[in-house]
Amino acid sequence: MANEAARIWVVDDDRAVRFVLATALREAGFEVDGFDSAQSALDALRSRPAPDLLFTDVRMPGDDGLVLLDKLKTAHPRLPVIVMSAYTDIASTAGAFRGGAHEFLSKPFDLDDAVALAERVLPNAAADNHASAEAPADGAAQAETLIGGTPAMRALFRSIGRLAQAPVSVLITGETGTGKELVARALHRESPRARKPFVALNTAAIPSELLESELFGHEAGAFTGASRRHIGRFEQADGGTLFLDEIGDMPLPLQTRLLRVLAENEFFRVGGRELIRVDVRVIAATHQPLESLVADGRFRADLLHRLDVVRLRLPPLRERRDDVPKLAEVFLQSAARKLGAPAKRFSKQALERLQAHDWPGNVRELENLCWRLAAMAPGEAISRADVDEALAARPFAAAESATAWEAALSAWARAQLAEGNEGIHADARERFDRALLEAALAHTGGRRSEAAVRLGLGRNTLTRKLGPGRKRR
Ligand SMILES: Nc1ncnc2c1ncn2[C@@H]1O[C@H](COP(=O)(O)OP(=O)(O)OP(=O)(O)O)[C@@H](O)[C@H]1O
Repeated sequence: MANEAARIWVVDDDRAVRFVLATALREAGFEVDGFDSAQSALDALRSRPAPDLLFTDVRMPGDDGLVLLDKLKTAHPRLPVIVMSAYTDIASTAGAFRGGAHEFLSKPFDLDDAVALAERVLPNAAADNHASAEAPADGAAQAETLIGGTPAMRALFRSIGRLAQAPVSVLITGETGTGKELVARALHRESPRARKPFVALNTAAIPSELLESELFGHEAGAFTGASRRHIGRFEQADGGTLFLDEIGDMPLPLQTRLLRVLAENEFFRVGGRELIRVDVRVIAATHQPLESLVADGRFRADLLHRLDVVRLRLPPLRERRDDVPKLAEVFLQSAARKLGAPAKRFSKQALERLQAHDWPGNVRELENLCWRLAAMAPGEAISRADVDEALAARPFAAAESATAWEAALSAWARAQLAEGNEGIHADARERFDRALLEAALAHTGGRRSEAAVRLGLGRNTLTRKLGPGRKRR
């Protein structure tokens, strides 16, 4: 039966949050409008019917989200409102929501969680045409599940179970794409801290001059461009877990500061005078041999000892080939479901071919390949030749990938224009630069000179482009 899509409004002054949330909700079949302030949403309410659900940020210039909530409760008492709030805001604002039928979404949030929440509030309300892709929330659960039946993975799961309960620091080592972040999330999820935030920071993806304020926050006016107070990842993760990915890329002076904070559990924000006390469990990860970085004088031995109370090594996929078929089948099904493509399955020969591959990009490479097969392979059964072809078409050399990102860019631009945003060229260019720079830095293990060469840019140009405001997650 064709039903009409439920309408959702997203109110947030942060254009990026508005965009990604609106896109995810639209993909789930909702009709979405974005507003950059409480006032613009209230203005719209005068000329348009109220939406079925409204997401709002708390901190915004002008009226904040709480004022908006207050006004909405008077004018539209039955309108459900989901308040998106940085974790650190929640304690101070919780009282305002008591008694209301409203929900919290603590920032930074997972898009799948946000969509699942909307679906809970508005069951059966997404438009039929989009909703046919079956239970999207299922995909979110799957992405969190660690798959593995080989002895190495079983041993790892046992360690996760044991370590999750102990508040010790854990160092996760393994090649790129082996699942280090997934393991860190599992350690958090199984721990007594599970209800508190899991906050991830990729040290290699953030320019070193911004890393300190990203970790510890800064006060307004702490440096040029710091117009507002910024709450760092340590504070965001209070009570929970902070995952520091690519820890080997952390500059030495910051290593010293991190060591002190780990010992004392307190710090000052950059430019701040208030001593901030936190209770954070740190899980670090690296694909580099930290011992040799210590020998080269690039990593502090005492920091290594503090982080490396327990070490978990994630084996590369080629050392656990028996896990390949199960992983491939799960990824293929989930990709088909998310793409809304018909279900497919692997032939026996296709699975054998996958098992024989060496997977330099590990599980991530396998996952990407399955997405490609779900989208491209012609038949319902995937043959060995399909796998050969997909393996030969390296993701970034393949013509279809080149056109895929152009199509995505075009969709993004249309969505921005539909939202009434102006000056989107600058925003798009920034995102384009960021994608290229991060890919190059990830490829070169954070080495800027090499990244500049690979991109065909001068080193100074690269440094300038890396300037303020580059964040990955
Ligand atoms: N055992 C597993 N079961 C299911 N999915 C997995 C598994 N291991 C990894 N993945 C998936 O593979 C992708 C890469 O995993 P993840 O980001 O955790 O790797 P990583 O080691 O942290 O990579 P990097 O070092 O590049 O940051 C993710 O999409 C993750 O969900």
